[in-house]
Amino acid sequence: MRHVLAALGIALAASLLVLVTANDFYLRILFSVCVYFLCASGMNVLLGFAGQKSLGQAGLFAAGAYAVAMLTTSLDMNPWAALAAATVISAGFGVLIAAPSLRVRGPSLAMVTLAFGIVVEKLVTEASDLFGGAMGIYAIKPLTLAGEPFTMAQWVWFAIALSLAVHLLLRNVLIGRLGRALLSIQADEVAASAMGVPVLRYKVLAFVIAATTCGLAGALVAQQNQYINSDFITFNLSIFILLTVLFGGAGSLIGPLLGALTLTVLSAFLARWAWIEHFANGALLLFALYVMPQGLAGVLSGLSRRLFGERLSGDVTVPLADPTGAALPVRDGKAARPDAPLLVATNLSKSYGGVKPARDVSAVLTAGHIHALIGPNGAGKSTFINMVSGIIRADEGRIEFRGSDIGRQSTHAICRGGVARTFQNLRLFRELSVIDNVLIGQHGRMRNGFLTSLFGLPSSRREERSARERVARILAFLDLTGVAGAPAGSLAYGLQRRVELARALATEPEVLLLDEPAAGLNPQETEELGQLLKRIRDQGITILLVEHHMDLVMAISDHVIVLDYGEKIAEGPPAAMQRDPRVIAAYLGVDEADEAAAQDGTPALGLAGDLAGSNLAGHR
Ligand SMILES: Nc1ncnc2c1ncn2[C@@H]1O[C@H](COP(=O)(O)OP(=O)(O)OP(=O)(O)O)[C@@H](O)[C@H]1O
Repeated sequence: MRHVLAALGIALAASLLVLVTANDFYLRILFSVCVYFLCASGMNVLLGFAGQKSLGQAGLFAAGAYAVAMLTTSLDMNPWAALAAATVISAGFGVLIAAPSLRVRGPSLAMVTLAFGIVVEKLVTEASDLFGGAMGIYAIKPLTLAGEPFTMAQWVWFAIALSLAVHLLLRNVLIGRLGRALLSIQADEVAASAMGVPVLRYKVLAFVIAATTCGLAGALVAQQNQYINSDFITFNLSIFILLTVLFGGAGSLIGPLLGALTLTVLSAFLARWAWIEHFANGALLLFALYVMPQGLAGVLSGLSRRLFGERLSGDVTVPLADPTGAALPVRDGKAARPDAPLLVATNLSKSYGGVKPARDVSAVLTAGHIHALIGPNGAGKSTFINMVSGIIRADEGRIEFRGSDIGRQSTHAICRGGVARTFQNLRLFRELSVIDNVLIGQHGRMRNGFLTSLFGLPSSRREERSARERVARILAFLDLTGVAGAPAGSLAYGLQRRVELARALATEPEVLLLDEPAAGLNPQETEELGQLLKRIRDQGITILLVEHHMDLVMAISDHVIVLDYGEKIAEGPPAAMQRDPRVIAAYLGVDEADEAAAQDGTPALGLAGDLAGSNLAGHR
């Protein structure tokens, strides 16, 4: 509520300012602040949350401006209807510009969006039959009230009201399920999809949001000026919008306001010296990137923390609900019968050129058991987990979960279906708090979609509350409640491993795939992990554990599968695997195994600790 009241207060103060100033110059500055605020708000979703760099926003501004121009002049459409239609048309262009983002990332994406901006700029300049070129399109119908065109004061009030509405709506989206999902995409797309986040769909959504607000701003400018020409649509405009977000603070809720206010006022006063304005924009961009990477919002937030010991109202912290018990939340529906085959992989093969990390591998994970997948370095264990979790596609073979083929499903769909995983090299969202990391695991379990979140409907608040309660239970189960608010990347390594486990458990899986969860843990932590995995199994979750710590594998597994050179060479109870000559040969190498057998009639694998750490693990 504090944030909403503050936003209302700012909007009210700006509206009152309109009453006390009759100066057209100041009113136009205020109008421009709102226009750039609208552009920056959407761009903040795209850049600050989803982490997608776009240099083509001028093209989207043009889409809105020229759409409203053509609709009101050529088609004689009502100006209000034309404003709405132009916004929708811009959203369509958002899908267009999003398409490349599904294939390219980082600098390549920036180049593609830059090309989009340049194409639109050239189009509106050169295709003068359609867009009027430098002459532009005149007699665009302005918005009207009771049949009369808006006065300048009314334009400003309307722009303030729109800005307030856009801010509050986007805030609803960003502080909940969708905002967290976008942040996870920015941090690590693979980990995000493995937590049930539909990465491609959300990237398109972020582009559409940015295009919608930018197109709306373009349409407003065209209607207020009653004309639009190619001079409006320049590369500088794209840079200015980007700068507004970076300078204000990308990823902060108040960043767009701070950026739009500062830069619009500055550029209004520098406007008469065009060369200084461009120089100042370039210098500010460098300044923002090097000196205050979190923008003005970051600087103010740091100051406020130092002065008042609390965070700025733009940051959102919600306390954890009290855990209602130390049991893990489980998904509704019929639990699999104990011992029934739950996940069945049949003849999986994968090759990378000459390297074949999986050759006809078959495995059955039975419900309620801890299965271990072991083998020397490079045997294909991670490849197996990657195939089952959908991160890579098997070249051949079939993967069934609960009787359905999941071999062609996307990573996020597999996770939502009930198969979760952790990673060999931790893939936490390091900048986000522990609770946000684990809440992202709940993404696929929450039911509030874009529109319910956008309008902050009661159902979306209910979902958020219930997700937080479930996360509180998971944190309590893993003894992480005390560090819930800390950034995940700031924790000790052992705790980070546990947070990754908590995040995977938050997807409420039936099968949990753990890729070397004990890597980097000390002996005491490894022992505690073993106890924890048994408690998780006792909650009805089936586990597949890839591990090099033989002590751990032998102590907790019900069933062991052994891979070597991408082939399954043995499987069975742990004690039998320890004495299986093929397994011993795989770990020790054939000659050494014969030698060991000659010296000591009953060689047994393991109980020597960490095979990965010993030179035996990597015999090749
Ligand atoms: N994307 C890839 N391109 C080429 N080769 C790959 C790729 N991914 C894995 N490999 C190779 O496949 C083999 C099996 O790799 P994988 O990571 O599955 O083994 P692992 O049993 O998990 O090993 P470790 O215990 O060291 O983690 C290795 O030789 C690896 O170099």
